[in-house]
Amino acid sequence: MHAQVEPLSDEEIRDRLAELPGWTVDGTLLCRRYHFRGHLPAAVMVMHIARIQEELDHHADLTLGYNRLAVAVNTHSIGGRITALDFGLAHRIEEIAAAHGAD
Ligand SMILES: C[C@H](O)[C@H](O)[C@H]1CNC2=NC(N)=NC(=O)C2=N1
Repeated sequence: MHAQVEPLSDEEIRDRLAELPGWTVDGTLLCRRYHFRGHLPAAVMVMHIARIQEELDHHADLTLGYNRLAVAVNTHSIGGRITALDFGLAHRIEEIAAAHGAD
């Protein structure tokens, strides 16, 4: 279980988004869509993200489509708000994206 985390303010979210090109806020979710040259690379990236999520004990909704993957995350434990945990996961996903050919 994580220590209690606080929701980020709108200003904090805006500042942190500036450091994460491609990511947006849709309602209460921090989101990004990735595109791939094939379906299997997208599926492999899902597995890699799953491993990171288990390491962090923080889990996004991952929607695998045809050559695309949508990531959407917020923090359930405080009622579905965006926190530093969500940005932490987003940065970890960004670190691996290029190696999967995601753009
Ligand atoms: C017990 C465990 O720490 C919690 O259930 C974790 C698991 N993964 C999680 N993922 C997300 N996105 N939000 C959470 O609050 C959350 N809580």
